[in-house]
Amino acid sequence: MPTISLRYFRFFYGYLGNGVWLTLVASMFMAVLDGIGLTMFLPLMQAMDGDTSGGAAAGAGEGMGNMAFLLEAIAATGLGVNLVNLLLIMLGFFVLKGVAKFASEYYRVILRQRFANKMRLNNMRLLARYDYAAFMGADSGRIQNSFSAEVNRVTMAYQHYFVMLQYAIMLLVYAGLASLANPKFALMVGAAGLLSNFAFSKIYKATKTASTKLTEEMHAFQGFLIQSIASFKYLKATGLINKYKDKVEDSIITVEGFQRKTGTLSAIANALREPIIMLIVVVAILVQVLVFGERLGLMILSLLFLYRGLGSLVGAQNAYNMFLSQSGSIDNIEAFGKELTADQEVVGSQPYRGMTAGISLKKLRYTYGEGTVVENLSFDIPHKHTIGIVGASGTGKTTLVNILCGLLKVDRGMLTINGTDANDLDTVAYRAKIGYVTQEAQIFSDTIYNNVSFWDPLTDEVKNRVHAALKLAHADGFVNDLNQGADTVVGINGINLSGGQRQRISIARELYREVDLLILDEATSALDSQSEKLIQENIESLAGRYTILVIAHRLSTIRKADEILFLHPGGKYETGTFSSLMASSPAFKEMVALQSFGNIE
Ligand SMILES: Nc1ncnc2c1ncn2[C@@H]1O[C@H](COP(=O)(O)OP(=O)(O)OP(=O)(O)O)[C@@H](O)[C@H]1O
Repeated sequence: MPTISLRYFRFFYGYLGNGVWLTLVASMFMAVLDGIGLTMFLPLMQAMDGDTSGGAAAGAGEGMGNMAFLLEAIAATGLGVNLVNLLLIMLGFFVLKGVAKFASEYYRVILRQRFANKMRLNNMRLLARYDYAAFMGADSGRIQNSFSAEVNRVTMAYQHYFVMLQYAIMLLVYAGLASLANPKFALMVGAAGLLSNFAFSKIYKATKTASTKLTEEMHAFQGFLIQSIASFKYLKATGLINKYKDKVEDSIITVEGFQRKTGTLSAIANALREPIIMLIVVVAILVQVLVFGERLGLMILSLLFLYRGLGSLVGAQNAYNMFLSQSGSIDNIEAFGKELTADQEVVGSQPYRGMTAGISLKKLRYTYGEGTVVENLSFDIPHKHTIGIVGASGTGKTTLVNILCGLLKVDRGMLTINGTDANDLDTVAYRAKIGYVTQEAQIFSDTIYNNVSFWDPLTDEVKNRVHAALKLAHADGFVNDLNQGADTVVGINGINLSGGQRQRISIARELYREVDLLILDEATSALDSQSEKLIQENIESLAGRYTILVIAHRLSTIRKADEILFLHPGGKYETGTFSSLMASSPAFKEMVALQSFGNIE
């Protein structure tokens, strides 16, 4: 057999534990029972040849080598070694073999399901805790592919791996039985069988390489797919979808090429196996008979076992090749799991018990590689205050919000929440109390109820809370006009809703959640001025109930903020109220003037 990497066994064992041994032990039983059943053939033939009356035992041991003890055992039980008994015993062993086969295969199927589920759950758990900074540099195609197609391929690899082990065990058992029957003959065939594996090593290597490349190309393909779905409207409206389709087509053709390659290699290996094995058997028989002058009769039982054993060898090699063609996915899943594990978010242990004192930024610094975005920033966000964050594009507003959510860790300085260093705080619990409304509304393909309550069980109380939130987000009007009201399913990304309606639903979700900190990141930019005004009024009515951060290009939105953080390029900043900045900051005044939203002074 080719060298089977223990690494893969460890990988499967890591997921399934001792369950894997059970299938292997069942395989062994299967082979032993089959072997004993087969052994009965020889005395049977001899019994049929001559004495059918019950005296077969006399010459029946000949040709059985060390297996003759079985006949002695039968005779010792008091059962006559005759045709009927031998047939019944043989039948009994094959029935038992059937039971062992069922147990082995049934358990393997159960383990396969358990394996796939564990892998998916494990990946999901790791993804949920994946560090955001690492995520920003991750390949979305790879993530998607590793969660879907790759899990299936690894499950298939598992199946082939254990079928291979099952055959390998059967091979060993048959080889052992063949050696008992005729050691010299068995050794000769076994040695030649081992040598024949070298003939396949090149095919195995090529299969493995093609499998790894197939996995990489699948990542790229999934990446293209995700982007084409995310940008479907744009691609369609601009006709760029055809150009994009050509790009995806290239990827599909490359994937197909690798699949064809692994298939061809498999076909070559499969086709070569039996002729090679038969060649070995033929040569071994000829050598035994012509060179060593042995009688064919002495080889029969050994040959029977070897034939079974060689069948197992073919099965094991086929399974191994199939396994190799999918093993690239195991390497990927392993590496993917390790990367996710290495980049798990570090969360502090100090419990978060709701916002009390507010948030404080002390001499913060944040850089992306060489580019400094935040430099020496000190700023307080007192509890229940409304803070406006403004600045030209690229001045770091989103980066700052990411820091405030605990998604990005600062290079220098300190972020405290209720006086606790964010590094020590249970940021997962803290984030559960953050409401975040972004310019791109986050809508899920489900009912409006579920979009707002985020799948809370729909009790009357939940429904009432959803409707109250919809009202506050000025969404109740259009929702009530829908045929199925809040039971309406909104389609992929809320495609059945207008941009402003999507935005209002996503605002309602955050209001429903009863958060401590509400972040509105260009939240009303998709709305018409009438809706914006109404939501603006609603949000202003929330002032003093939540701590609110408003990031806005439209400065009218933050006019009533308790304080404004005005960011400049390169990490510089100014702070003040709207009117104090108007008085102290020419840049702010100019920005306001450019937006010319009426007489503000
Ligand atoms: N993941 C990243 N890696 C490297 N640089 C980044 C990354 N994200 C943002 N930047 C850079 O950091 C700077 C600040 O970006 P940020 O998105 O925080 O600005 P912003 O004020 O929110 O911009 P906008 O108003 O256009 O949304 C920009 O120069 C941007 O190119």
